[in-house]
Amino acid sequence: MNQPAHAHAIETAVDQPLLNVSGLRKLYAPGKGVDGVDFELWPGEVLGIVGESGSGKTTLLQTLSGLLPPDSGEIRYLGEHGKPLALYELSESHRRQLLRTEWGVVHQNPRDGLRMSVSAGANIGERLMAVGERHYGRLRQAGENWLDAVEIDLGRMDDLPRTFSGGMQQRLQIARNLVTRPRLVFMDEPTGGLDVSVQARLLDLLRNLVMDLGLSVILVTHDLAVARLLSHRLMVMKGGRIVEQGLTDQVLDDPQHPYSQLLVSSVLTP
Ligand SMILES: Nc1ncnc2c1ncn2[C@@H]1O[C@H](COP(=O)(O)OP(=O)(O)OP(=O)(O)O)[C@@H](O)[C@H]1O
Repeated sequence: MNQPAHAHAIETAVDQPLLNVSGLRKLYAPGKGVDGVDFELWPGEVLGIVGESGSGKTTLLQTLSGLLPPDSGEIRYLGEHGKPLALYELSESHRRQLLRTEWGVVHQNPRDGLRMSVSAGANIGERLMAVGERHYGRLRQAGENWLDAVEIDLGRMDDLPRTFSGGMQQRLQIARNLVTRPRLVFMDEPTGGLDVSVQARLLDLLRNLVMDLGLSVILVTHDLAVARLLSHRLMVMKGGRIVEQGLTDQVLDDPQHPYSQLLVSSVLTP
């Protein structure tokens, strides 16, 4: 598969994909889960996964992020030191460590990704501490920088996230994830559950961060507008299988598979 023609991707490009997925299967029942999934994710690429409810998007994301062992198939992740790692041949503690350090996960519900009992600044600092930073001044400074980057007033640094609006909580969750500059970020409906105007602002912020940092992202969404704005490439899922994949504009403007055609037209036709 070709690397995307994207400036940041080219800057960080290496000659190997960051993720290489082959023959992935995790079925709860026939057609329920994930089956026969093959794809690659290149550094600096945002790959959107779209499909109706129940098509297997969350199952795929959980399997890819090391949380749900597949029935069969392989996921190879190109580790920090340029060594491909077979994800499910690693120990569970090693996979958990990847989640704390090289990877980030942005959950739909910020409560799943934040620690609600510690301050906003500590939510950001904690992630940095997990990768070895201990210097209080630098932790505090990173907290300030990241609150600023996600447009949260610095005066809220010592406040608990539960005093924040849903949009602010989501922006804080993004800051907590990105502060360690993860090599791979998983996002599950990052703008879901928010008001339309809050969604638009968050989407704009996410798009800028993704571009500025040249992030590699796997993005699950049922919202094709979100997929169009953020993803370079799209995979369309139905009944656990990928029925179409390609460049985002190609898939959305000229879908080939009847199901993709239906998905696109059901959004375009009120
Ligand atoms: N733990 C489980 N046990 C049994 N069946 C499950 C389990 N988790 C998911 N499923 C089934 O697998 C299928 C895929 O679910 P999944 O949550 O991956 O879909 P999805 O595309 O993410 O849907 P949504 O957009 O609603 O979150 C569904 O039919 C679901 O009912």
